[in-house]
Amino acid sequence: MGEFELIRHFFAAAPCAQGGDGVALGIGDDCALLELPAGEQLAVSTDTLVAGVHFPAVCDPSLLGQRSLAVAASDLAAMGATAIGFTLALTLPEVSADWLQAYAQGLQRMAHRCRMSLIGGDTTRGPLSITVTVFGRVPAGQALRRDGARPGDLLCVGGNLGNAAGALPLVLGERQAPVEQAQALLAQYWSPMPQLTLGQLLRGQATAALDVSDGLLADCGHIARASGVALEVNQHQVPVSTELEAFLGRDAAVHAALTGGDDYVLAFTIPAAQHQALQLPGFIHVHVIGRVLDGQGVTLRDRQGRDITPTQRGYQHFRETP
Ligand SMILES: Nc1ncnc2c1ncn2[C@@H]1O[C@H](COP(=O)(O)OP(=O)(O)O)[C@@H](O)[C@H]1O
Ligand SMILES: Cc1ncc(C[n+]2csc(CCOP(=O)(O)OP(=O)(O)O)c2C)c(N)n1
Ligand SMILES: [Mg+2]
Repeated sequence: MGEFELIRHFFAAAPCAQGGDGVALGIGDDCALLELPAGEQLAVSTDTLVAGVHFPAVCDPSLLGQRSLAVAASDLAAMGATAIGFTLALTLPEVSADWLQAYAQGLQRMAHRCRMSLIGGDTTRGPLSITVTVFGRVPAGQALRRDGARPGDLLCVGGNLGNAAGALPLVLGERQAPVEQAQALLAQYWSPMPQLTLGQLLRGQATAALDVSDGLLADCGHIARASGVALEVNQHQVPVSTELEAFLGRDAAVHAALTGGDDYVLAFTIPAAQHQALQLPGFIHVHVIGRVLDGQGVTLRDRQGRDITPTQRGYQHFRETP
């Protein structure tokens, strides 16, 4: 099977590639064409997933399909954007119809859940890597940026943290866990659900937001720096699932939640009054985990208010010391 047959068969024919809201022209020409309603801005973000770095080289391709779109779409959620579509740049060592079929199925599942159209891409031969670029729309001036946090705001997260980091030894086949624990942790690693609804509800409410990918403390550092404020995180308020705590024990579970990354849960700052007035659907659980202060940097505090900030705060490519 050649490049063009592969594209046609596995991607252009997928239900998610048949167009949708905001897509004037999809797969097949030199560019896709997107349509934006008047008064809206285009939100764009790209993420690359590399075998052996972001996912194990040997894994279920349908799970990889889900994950590769989910982690990219999460950036749209973090901006409060509504998803429109995505491009897929796929580098494959070889063509396996079974692999591609399963990958495209997983991709389709996540595209359906996020209501996104596949609008184009690129297919090349080489070591397995996947780049997804996502496009969304947001009312002009209302995107949730990282630079608006103000002293006095509360710091919140949109759900439990640490499950995906806790799943890593299971994903790598280094450990086993009882089935209920394994299911909860693996679901968050393989199929994090981009918090698009939460992001949209936070427009005009949150003062800053991002999605936690590198680790809570590391990513809070991005808000602190961009906003020119200090962030204080109360360790005992950081939400961890019962499954993660049962699997790792309390201390390691909290450590995973603070620094593990791969969460794709929103972290945001919001004035207290706005937080109280938030009307959220039942499936979204927002937790207050700290506050914004004058100053700079991120401080982690224990129940007694002592500074227990760890030196390593999250994942970084090219870090010199592990
Ligand atoms: N090679 C690059 N060239 C230009 N901009 C980049 C490059 N790599 C990352 N960025 C930008 O740097 C910022 C931080 O990137 P990253 O930490 O990957 O964000 P995220 O966690 O939201 O994916 C983003 O605005 C991203 O677009
Ligand atoms: C097999 C495997 N090993 C390790 C990890 C952990 N990991 C790899 S990259 C990363 C951080 C997120 O990746 P990055 O490329 O920084 O994403 P972005 O912040 O751009 O969304 C983490 C936690 C993983 N996801 N899978
Ligand atoms: Mg990125």
